[in-house]
Amino acid sequence: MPVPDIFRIKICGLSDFENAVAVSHSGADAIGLNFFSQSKRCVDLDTAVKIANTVRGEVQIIGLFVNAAPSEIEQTHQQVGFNWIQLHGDESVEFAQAVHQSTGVPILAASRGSLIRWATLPDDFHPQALLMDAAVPGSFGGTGHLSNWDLAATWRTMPHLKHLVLAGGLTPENVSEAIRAVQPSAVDVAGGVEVSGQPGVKDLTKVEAFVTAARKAFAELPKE
Ligand SMILES: O=C(O)c1ccccc1N[C@@H]1O[C@H](COP(=O)(O)O)[C@@H](O)[C@H]1O
Repeated sequence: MPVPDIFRIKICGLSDFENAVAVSHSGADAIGLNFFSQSKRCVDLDTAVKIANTVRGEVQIIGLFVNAAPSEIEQTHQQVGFNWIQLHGDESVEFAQAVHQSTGVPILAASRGSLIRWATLPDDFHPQALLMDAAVPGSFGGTGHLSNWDLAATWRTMPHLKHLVLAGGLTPENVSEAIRAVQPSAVDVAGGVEVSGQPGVKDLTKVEAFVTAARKAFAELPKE
């Protein structure tokens, strides 16, 4: 199976239409729409459709789900249209494979500090990208805590790894150092670029600073 192109810079958890459109014009490559109802960044379906229909083609659109039913993911994809589906709960490899087969959309499989599920992959399926997030007991993600960069750097040597996305507590201030340390394919941020006290709404100054810093750090990485 060919390795799909991946975004470099993803801004996740947009729930306000005007703000999402502005973020999509900030230089980021991808936006994340969060459908986990318990998240403070959960977007309603009508807003998600409106955002996607407005910015499609300008940025990649990633749908984030946590332990959702396959039918919910498929129906949401039919209405919104995702470039990637991010599974950020306790989904199994078989579940990820089934979602990929039913939607045809590449899977971004999140892991919180452990590779156990994804290291024992069946030979016939590997998620198209792995995302490293922080391990915070009692939380699925979006915590603002740093992930384990040393571990993430070792993941890059994993057989079958197609893309590594680094997430967890990234900010405009630390994203350059994170990219140098881990050399991921992409970075993902939710809380680190938000308007204080308004989850789901991004501070455009912070977004632009994040994009500028990340873009420069990626450009300075040694070529493989
Ligand atoms: O953002 C959320 O609320 C969220 C909830 C449940 C699972 C994942 C979530 N977001 C993802 O978490 C990481 C890190 O976020 P942060 O930068 O530390 O705030 C990122 O991949 C988001 O896509």
